[in-house]
Amino acid sequence: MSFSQSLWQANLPLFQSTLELPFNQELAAGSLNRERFCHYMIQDAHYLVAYGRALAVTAAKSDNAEGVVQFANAANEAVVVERSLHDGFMRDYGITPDRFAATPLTPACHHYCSYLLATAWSAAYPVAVAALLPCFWIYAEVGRAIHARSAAGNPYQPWVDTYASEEFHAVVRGVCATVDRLAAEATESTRAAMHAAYRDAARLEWMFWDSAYRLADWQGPLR
Ligand SMILES: Cc1ncc(CO)c(N)n1
Repeated sequence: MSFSQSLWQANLPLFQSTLELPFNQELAAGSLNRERFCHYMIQDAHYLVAYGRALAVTAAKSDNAEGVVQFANAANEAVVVERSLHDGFMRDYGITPDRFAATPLTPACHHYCSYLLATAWSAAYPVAVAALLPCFWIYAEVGRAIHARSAAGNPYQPWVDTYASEEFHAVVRGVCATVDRLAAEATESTRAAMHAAYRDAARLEWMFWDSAYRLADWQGPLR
């Protein structure tokens, strides 16, 4: 089994649970309430900028030129997708740039962004890449699973299509190939750190959707 497959297999129950989250079930059925999707989208737009920064730092750490291109392109793409949320869903749902800018990161989003940025800045390149892999891979698989059973006329279809697309899946295969090469060249302790980083990020993906469904926010005096 490839190293990337071992990451996937080790976290399979968590992925199943991610697919079964009410947010994703209702996204597939097209019945997800608009307030929940808007909450998610605003947080995701914040997330995508932090993710883009983490990708750019990881690009700078790459041990070869291909990795610089691979992760710098992904950083660029994260910001392109962030902008398309503003020009697409946010405009359709009447979320102005001012409202977006005035909405702070929720605890789940703050946690995930902080984790990715801290790991990108402080961890060795193979571990930084492993922490970023769930962001690609889980979205690609959730996108495909939802695409396969998406309701006709689903208002969230453009979201589903982005992550189910062959272009996105090709990017995921490329990141898996990089992870496999890095794992093959790594020590056992680095491979263990890669497993831990992948799992941390996969757990934060679960939390991000769960938080959006619950419209979770800072409590009491922290608001
Ligand atoms: C939280 C999150 N993870 C991954 C992706 C995929 O880029 C996304 N848009 N949002």
